[in-house]
Order: sequence, then structure tokens, then C-alpha cells
Amino acid sequence: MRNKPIANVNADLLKERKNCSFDIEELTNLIDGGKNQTARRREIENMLLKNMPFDIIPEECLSAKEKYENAVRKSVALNKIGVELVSQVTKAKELSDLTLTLRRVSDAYFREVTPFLLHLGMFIPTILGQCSDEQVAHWLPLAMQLKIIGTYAQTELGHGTFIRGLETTATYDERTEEFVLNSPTLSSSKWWAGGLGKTANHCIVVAQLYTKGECYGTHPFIVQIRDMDTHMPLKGLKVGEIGPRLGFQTADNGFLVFDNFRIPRDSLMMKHAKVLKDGTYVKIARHSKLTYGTMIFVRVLLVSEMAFNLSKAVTIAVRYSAVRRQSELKPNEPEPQVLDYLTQQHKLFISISTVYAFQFTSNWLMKTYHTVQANMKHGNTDALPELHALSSCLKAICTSDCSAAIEQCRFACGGHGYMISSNLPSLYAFTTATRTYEGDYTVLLLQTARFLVKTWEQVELGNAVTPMVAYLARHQNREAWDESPEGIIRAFEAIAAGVYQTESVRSVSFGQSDAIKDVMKQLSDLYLLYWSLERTGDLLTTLKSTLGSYDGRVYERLMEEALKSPLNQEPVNESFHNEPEPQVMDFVSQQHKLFIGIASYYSYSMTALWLWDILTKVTSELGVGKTDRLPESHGRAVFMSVFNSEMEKSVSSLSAPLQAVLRQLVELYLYYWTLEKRGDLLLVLQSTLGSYDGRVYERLMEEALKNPPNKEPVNESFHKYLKPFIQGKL
Ligand SMILES: CC(C)(COP(=O)(O)OP(=O)(O)OC[C@H]1O[C@@H](n2cnc3c(N)ncnc32)[C@H](O)[C@@H]1OP(=O)(O)O)[C@@H](O)C(=O)NCCC(=O)NCCSC(=O)CCCC(=O)O
Ligand SMILES: Cc1cc2nc3c(=O)[nH]c(=O)nc-3n(C[C@H](O)[C@H](O)[C@H](O)COP(=O)(O)OP(=O)(O)OC[C@H]3O[C@@H](n4cnc5c(N)ncnc54)[C@H](O)[C@@H]3O)c2cc1C
Repeated sequence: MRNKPIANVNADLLKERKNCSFDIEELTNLIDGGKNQTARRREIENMLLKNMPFDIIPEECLSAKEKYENAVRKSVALNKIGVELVSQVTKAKELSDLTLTLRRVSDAYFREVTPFLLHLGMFIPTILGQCSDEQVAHWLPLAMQLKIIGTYAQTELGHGTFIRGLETTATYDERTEEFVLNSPTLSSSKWWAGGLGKTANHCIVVAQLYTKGECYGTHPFIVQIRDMDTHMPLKGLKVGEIGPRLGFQTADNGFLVFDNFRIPRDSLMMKHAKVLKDGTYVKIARHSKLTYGTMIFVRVLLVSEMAFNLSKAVTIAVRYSAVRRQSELKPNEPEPQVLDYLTQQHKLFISISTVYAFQFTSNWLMKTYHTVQANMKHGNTDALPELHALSSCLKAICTSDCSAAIEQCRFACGGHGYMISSNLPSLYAFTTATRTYEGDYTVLLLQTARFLVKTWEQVELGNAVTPMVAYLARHQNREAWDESPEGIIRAFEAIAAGVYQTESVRSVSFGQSDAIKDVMKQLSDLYLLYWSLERTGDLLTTLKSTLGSYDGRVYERLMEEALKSPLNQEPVNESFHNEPEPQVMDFVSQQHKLFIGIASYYSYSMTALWLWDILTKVTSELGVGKTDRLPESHGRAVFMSVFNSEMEKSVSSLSAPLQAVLRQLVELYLYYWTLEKRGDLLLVLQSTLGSYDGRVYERLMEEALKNPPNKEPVNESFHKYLKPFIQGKL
């Protein structure tokens, strides 16, 4: 089907495709993992495409309610076929290939996110990772056949990052052999779970487990939340949609509040711990963090998600850049394709190479994940800390780089890239969320830093460390700068770049043609060189880096820095004595994020006001056409800025009282306008998070309750699509 010539293809695109130095089909096979996989993927895609309903009105033109209903309609159609296909598969490898293909088709089918995302992405994996064998036998078929629809509710209004701080309680009542779920405070309301608002009838709830008066920390429970027939929320809980968001509009993210809500004892997912009938708590896990397993799995998965989403964005931007012509380079010659501008290539090519970096790293990371899982089945959890550190930093970096790269793709498409129909805004809205969810960027990098410092301690003691971090031991001595790929990798010792280079070389070393090898090598070099240039400062100067210092005193510096840490200034941290948690504002990383924003705000607004003053003055004084005078106002702007910086230089030679007066004048100007515009500043916030009185959680809940989907307890799409689907009558 794909080889059929398509009529009316843009001539510039055809020309670009003809110029391709390699066989596209060969590269497609490489990405899919082989010829057979490509053929199977196309077969499934064609079958799905033939059978699925499409949008009549573009998704983005619908109201919030219509968007949700349309998403349910499409999800049900897609999952009906998906369930059928899954039931025909017998081998684990086939199932994982099929799941991936379904995920990809689903991505192409929804501009936004399906309300079933959490069911497939977290509910099923948590059943597999956290349930005992008997529980898996009960829940898995129901979930796989979509007889139940689930989600994963861990985050609360008050806590997302700090899981140990979650407040929802599950207290065991041995008289009735039940757990009693409670949300003791407003901040303990579950918040964010995808599909929870309107769609799910089951939910994994992470709660503090109490039995016999003792708290045993957070544990996952599988909980029915809506009636299977009427879909009405069950008595003892309040559930709804949290309100409009930057993206994820059709994922019906929800809130959930418990009031003495009773669930059977075996609702506790009992693979890693159980509570006996008499209330005795029995720990099974060999590692205390095994209940965090689903998060690791999703972090691993997100690396390939980022590769896929960036590949979509950069394909859009490259194709459009081939079609788009702009500006006149030589008189009387056609305008060039924007793709031919070097600056445009700079914006785009690094994204292409990043896609491959993420994809190869993701393949390797998934293999590593499965190996660690297999070892853990036999009771060996040795590799878990490294897997956690690795998946944390790769997730953090790839989600952050991916959303930044998608923004570049949008910039590369000029004004039209801002249209929803270009799909770039939705791709950005999706990927920027991934930087936050499943572990915030900064928080996950800090987890990896913790692991690296601990590893360094082992190196110092002369103990063996794993291959991935063996470079800590190798780089005792200063190395000469070397701009070969190996040299750059050595200089960075960045895990992602290291894996990319080795994995891409390994993947293209068999069977592939020289043309593909050349291209992959170029992409690999581009990625390494790009980042070495981006981080030249880090590599070549004082760096502010313990690992990259010129004298190579890596370990001494790591220790010196570790000793400077405020945490090391006291032998026992006050949190040991149960002091309150810090406000996130106290974290320096948080202040860094915010204060630069405040500084930028003032600098931008001052500059804008200043320019506006000049513009109005020029136009009113001269009373002539405004546009004619723009170059003049530019000249004045240059004159003023040079004058301003020159004055700052000469201030130092003036007498102290005069310096003070001049600086006060600058300050006066800034304060004056801050006070003048105070009303605007307070008003423009219009934010539940930034209100003057700090009633953040109250306002979030008030807004959620105003949300139109919450005006009806059950959305009509339940009766029209969900119920017949769950009951197999569709
Ligand atoms: C930040 C931490 C890691 C801190 O956890 P903590 O219990 O306070 O840790 P601690 O007592 O200070 O101990 C740290 C220790 O725990 C280890 N550790 C932490 N996480 C793991 C893990 N997953 N596997 C194995 N080990 C883990 C760390 O390495 C530390 O070990 P160490 O003490 O150094 O030996 C954790 O709370 C966390 O992961 N927070 C992020 C929350 C998150 O990811 N939520 C996801 C919610 S679901 C979601 O977002 C769905 C999105 C939608 C979709 O997927 O589509
Ligand atoms: C679209 C979307 C979907 C989601 N879906 C789900 C879902 O289905 N189920 C679910 O349970 N959750 C879900 N979440 C919640 C998500 O997992 C959390 O928002 C995420 O883990 C971040 O936690 P937080 O909101 O508490 O951020 P916070 O931790 O409050 O972060 C605020 C700031 O504080 C900083 N900070 C926090 N702790 C530290 C620290 N120790 N050191 C330095 N800085 C720190 C952070 O870097 C950040 O800048 C979703 C979120 C989004 C946006």
C-alpha cells in the first residue's frame, strides 16, 4: 500500500525524497526491528485504519464535553479491535510487539490522549508487578479484556513527589476483614489520575497502611469506585474531573476523596506484602522500594515515547520546510526552500539525531529492564538501584530535551506551526507534561546524583562498581581533550550518549547497507558534537563540575562538594525528629526556576515600556506615518542602550555619593513601575496556585467542582459506548 504512487505530491518534497542516499525501506526495517515486524505492523495498521471511525469535526473545534465523548467513542472502537487482536496472540514477544503497534496507532488516532491511557499504561502493569499470583489470575483477564477499566491514583493535592508524605489512610478492621479508606484532609484528596474523572470503574489507590495501630507506609490497593451497571460513584467516595489543563484534555484526569470507604482485605496488592486475616503484617519484598516498580517501568517506556513523539514533530517540520519557500536570496531567482537555510538545518537536524539517540537508548534500556526483572524473580535485587538511577536520569533528560526540541520544530514552522492543526502544539503539550509526571525532572536527577555519590564512595573504598559507572574509577587522571566521538563520550561520560554510540554502532553493524551506516554514523556524530558544542563551557572552563575539572581531581572534588552540602553540616538531620517537610520554595533549584522568571519579567516589561515610550514620542512629536519612523526609533534604542551601558561603566569612576544617587534613580524607576502596575500584576495572575491568600488546595477543588463534566454524575457516553462495550454488546 505504501509503495503506491500518491497523486499531487508537492514537487519539492518529491525532489528531496529522490535525493535520499539510502533505501528508506531498509531504515524502516531497522526501526521496526526487522522486515517481518514491518510487514506485521503494516498489516495491523491497515486493518485498524479500515475499521475505525474518524473525526467528522476536528477534535480541537469541539467543546470540552464533546471532546471527551468523542474520545470515548474512538477509544471503544480501537480497544474493541485491540482486545480481539490480543486474544489471538500466544507468545510474549508477539504480545509486546502488538502492544507497541496498538500504542502507535492510538497515538496517530488521537491528537489528544485516550481516557484509557492509564488503564493500559499503569493499571495493567501494576497488576502484573504488585499482585500475588492468585490476584493476577483474577484481575489480569478482566483488565486485558477491558471488562473493567482502571487507573492509578497515587498523587494527592498535597503530595506528588514525596510519596512517603501521602496522607490517604487504609486502616485494617480485623472484625470485618476489611480496609477502611479515608482522606483525612483536603490535601489528601487524590488528584490527577488519568481516566478517573469519568471513565474508570476501578482504581489503584496508594495509601498509608495501618494495622494493629501501626503504620507500615504506602501500599497499593485495587479498588472498585463506580457501580458496574449504573456507573454511579459508590457510596463513601467523591469522584470528579479536575478541570482544564494545558494538554491531556481528553484524558479525564480526576480527583477522588474517601469517607470511611470499606474494601475487602484482598484489595491490598499482595506480591510484596500482605495482611493476614487477624491483622498481622507480613513483608515479602527483599527491597523496600519494590512498590515503586510501576514508576520505573513507565519511566523506561517514556524514553521510547519521547523518541516517537519527537520523530512525529521533526517529520512535520522537515516536510513543511521542504515545501515552504521564503525570502529572496538572489534577485529574480525563486525563493529558496526554508530547508536550505543553514540556520533552519541547525534547528531541525539535531532533532533527527536526537530521535535515534533516544530510540537506540530506549531499546537498550528496555532490555536492561527485563534483565533486572528476570533477576528479581530469582530474588536478586542487586541491580535495582542502578536501574532506578538510570531510568530516572534518562527519563528526566529525554522528556526535557524532547519538549524543547518540539518547540524548536514549532519555531521552524513559523506562524503556521502555532496552528493546532499543525499538531505541534498538542505534541508539545503532551511532552512537556512528561517532564513533570512519573517523577519531576529535578527530583529524578537528584535521585541519580544520590546514586552517583554513593558509587563514588565505593570507588574510593576500592570496591567494584557496575560497568555503567566504571568511568568514575577510570578517570582518576586528567585526560587530554579529544574531539573524536570516543573522546567526547569520555569527556561527558553521559550515560545516554554512551549507550547511543555503542548501541547505534551495534545495531547498524549487521546486514545494513553502507548507505544506512553512513547516515547513522553522521547522526550519531551530530548528536555528540552538538552536545559538546552546546556544553563547551562545561567542558573547557572551570565548569562548576566536580566530574569535568581540568585537573581531573574528580573524587577529591566530589568529596569536597559533598562535605559542603548543608545536609552534612549536622550529624543528624532534623527530619529524623519528625520536623515538618520543607516548602518547595526552600529548594535552591526551585528558587532558581522562579527567580530567573521574576527577573526576566521585569527586564522584559521595562524594555517594552521603554521602547513604547520612544515610539509614542517619536510618532507624536513628528506627527508623521508611524512606520516611517520605526527605523529612527530603532536608532534611538541602540543609542540609548549604548549610552546606558557606557554610563554604567563610567559610574565606577564617580564619587560615591553621586554613584549612589544614580543607582537610586534606576531603582526608583523600577520600584515606581512595580507599584504603578501592582494592580495589573495581581490581576494578571488569575491563578489557583498563585493566589494572594495561598489557599491553593481549596481553590483547585473549587475550580474542579465548577467543571462542566462534574455537573452530571454519569456522562451519556457511558450508556452509549462504555457500558455496551464492557458488557460485550457492542
Ligand atoms: C522521589 C522519590 C524517589 C523518593 O522516594 P522516597 O520513598 O521518599 O525515598 P527515600 O525514602 O528518600 O529513599 C530513597 C531511596 O530509595 C531508592 N529508590 C527510590 N525510588 C526507587 C525505585 N523506584 N526503585 C528502587 N529504589 C528506589 C533511592 O535510590 C534511595 O536509595 P538509597 O537510600 O540511596 O539506597 C519517590 O518518592 C518518587 O519516585 N517520586 C516521584 C513520584 C512519581 O513518579 N509519581 C508518579 C505518579 S503516576 C503518574 O504520574 C502517571 C502519569 C500518566 C501516564 O503515565 O500516562
Ligand atoms: C498530565 C499529568 C498526568 C498525571 N497523571 C497522574 C496519574 O495518572 N496518577 C498519579 O498518581 N499522578 C499523576 N500525575 C501527577 C504527577 O505524577 C506529579 O505531578 C509529579 O510526580 C510531580 O509531583 P508534584 O506535582 O507533587 O510536584 P512537586 O513535587 O510539588 O514539584 C513542585 C516543584 O518542587 C520541586 N521539588 C519537589 N521536591 C523537591 C526536592 N526534593 N528537591 C528539589 N526540588 C524539589 C520540583 O522540582 C518542582 O519544581 C500527573 C501529572 C500530570 C501533569
